[in-house]
Formats: sequence, C-alpha cells, structure tokens
Amino acid sequence: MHTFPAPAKLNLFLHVIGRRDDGYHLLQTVFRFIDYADQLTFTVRDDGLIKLTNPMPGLPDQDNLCVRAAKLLQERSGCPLGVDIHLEKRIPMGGGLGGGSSDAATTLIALNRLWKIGWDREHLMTLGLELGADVPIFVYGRNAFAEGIGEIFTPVDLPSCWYLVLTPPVHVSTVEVFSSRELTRDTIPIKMAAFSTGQGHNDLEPVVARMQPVVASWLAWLRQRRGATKVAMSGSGSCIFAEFPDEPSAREACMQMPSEMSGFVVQGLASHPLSDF
Ligand SMILES: C[C@](O)(CO)[C@H](O)COP(=O)(O)OP(=O)(O)OC[C@H]1O[C@@H](n2ccc(N)nc2=O)[C@H](O)[C@@H]1O
Ligand SMILES: Nc1ncnc2c1ncn2[C@@H]1O[C@H](COP(=O)(O)OP(=O)(O)OP(=O)(O)O)[C@@H](O)[C@H]1O
Repeated sequence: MHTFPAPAKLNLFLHVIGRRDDGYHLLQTVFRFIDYADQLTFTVRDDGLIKLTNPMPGLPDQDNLCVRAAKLLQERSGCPLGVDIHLEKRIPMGGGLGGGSSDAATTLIALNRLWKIGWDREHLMTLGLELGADVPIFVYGRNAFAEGIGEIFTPVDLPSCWYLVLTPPVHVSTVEVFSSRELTRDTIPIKMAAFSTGQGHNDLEPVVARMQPVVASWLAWLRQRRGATKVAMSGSGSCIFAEFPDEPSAREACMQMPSEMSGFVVQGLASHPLSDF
C-alpha cells in the first residue's frame, strides 16, 4: 500500500491568445501548485484489474480520471498488473483547481514506479495530455509559464506567498466557458518576463462572472481585502483567490469572510510534492 498526494493548482493569470482548428484554445498562463491536496492510495494487484475502492457519488468509476489514467498506462505499456485505488477527495470538483487532472497525474507517476514501467516524465506528460489539457503540468512538477494549449512549459521561480481561495457554490463547465460567444480570444501574447512585473488577468473571468453573479460579487469582496497583491479566478472557475505576501494577512482576510462565503487559506508551493519522486 502506497499513499501519494495530488495537489491543486492555481492559474495566476490566464490569457486566451487564439484558437486552434480543433477548437482548443491557445493560452498563456502561470501554474502554481498549492499546499491543498487529494490523497491516493495504491495497492498493486496481480490479476490485472483496476478498481476504485471508494466510488465517488454521481461519477461512474470508468469516468474517474484516476481510473482512466491507470487504464491508459496499462494499455500503452502492456503491463499485466492491476491496482486498487483509494481516492481521498479534498479538492473541490469542477472548481478550476485541477483536482481531477492532478489525480490522473499522480496515478501515472505512482503506477509508472509501482508497476516498474520506467518511462520518463516526458513520456508520461504526452500520455497525460490525452486525458486532459491540465494533466501534463502536474506530471511536469514545477511551477511554470505555460503556452500552447497549456502543455508547453518554461519553469518559473515564484516568491513564497499565501492565498485565500474562495469556493463559490456553483459549478462551471469548462466547455461552456471556452465556447462562450462573449469570450475574447485575442489577448496580445506577452513575454514571460512581463508576468513578474505584475501583468496578467484571466480572460475567462468576465465570462464566468456574467454567468454566475455570485462569482462577481465574491471577487468584488476579495478586491477590497487589505494587503492582497493579486485577485483573480483560477482556470475556468468557479474558485477565485487573493494572493498575500504572508500567512497573517491571508488569515486576517479569511477571518473577515461573511458567513455565506466559504474558502480556505493555503500556502503556495515551490514545486509539486512528487517532482523528484
Ligand atoms: C482552463 C484550464 O483549467 C487552465 O488550466 C485548462 O485549460 C482546462 O484543462 P482541462 O480541464 O484538463 O481541459 P480538458 O478536459 O482538456 O478540456 C475540456 C474542454 O475545455 C476546452 N479547452 C480546454 C483547454 C484549452 N486549452 N482550450 C479549450 O478550449 C475544450 O472545449 C475542451 O473540450
Ligand atoms: N478524480 C476526479 N476528481 C474530480 N473530478 C473528476 C475526477 N475524475 C473525473 N472527474 C470529472 O472531471 C470534472 C472536472 O473535475 P476537476 O475537479 O478536475 O475540475 P476543474 O478543477 O475545474 O478542472 P479544470 O480546471 O481542469 O477544468 C468533474 O466535474 C468530474 O465530472
């Protein structure tokens, strides 16, 4: 039995700079891992079966991204082994924090080792991209400036800081946001260095804020917090965050949260906990 973390990510900004012929969007974004994670426990089986030991309500096992990742790896590597997977879910689902993608990436990294397949990270990242645009970053394992559809990385060193992440009680469909007529797809590409001077916004944010007014009003509240150096939505939402230089200022903002709001304080990570595994 082996337990591994699957951390969440924040998109510190997300620019949509174009669209490919297949409908996928060309992005520029910075991914930052945060100290908030699901836990996955793997027990290798020698009968080749892949089983989730604690099914998630409303999500058929065969659609679960960790089951899909295990099946894909088994199929492509020809490995005869199977696995029991226990998934302890903590990251809000469909919140733009990449939880499902992170579960898939941790599964690929762990089973590559436990099944003794021996592929390098590059190979696992290519496989991961078949499961979703957000999977490769979690396999890559370093905070990064990302381009392409979110799979071409340049590592970035980010300052230590803390986040107040708010979790509005609404689910936002990534497909719906990307296919909105209101979405602008022509932000001028920036150089990576521009980000460190504070440039960057999330082009998906105004679309989601219009679809879900609660996101707009919670964003407005976050923008009024003292000491916040940045406020934005992560990915396709609905989670939003404020960045603070230290823990006390993030906690102070959290204490001021009205009772109808929900969220948590979390530290930004320097890298994925399995980056050197
Ligand atoms: C918004 C982000 O979370 C930012 O990190 C990701 O780009 C989304 O990644 P993801 O959830 O892994 O996305 P996928 O499962 O690959 O794609 C879901 C849907 O989002 C749209 N999509 C996604 C990524 C991208 N670069 N362009 C897109 O247009 C497509 O309609 C796609 O069918
Ligand atoms: N292990 C999993 N954990 C969470 N969701 C999963 C998982 N496997 C499949 N899914 C499906 O994927 C959808 C998106 O889940 P996820 O939590 O990754 O959203 P997200 O963070 O908004 O992703 P993204 O920002 O990458 O679109 C869920 O609504 C669910 O139907």
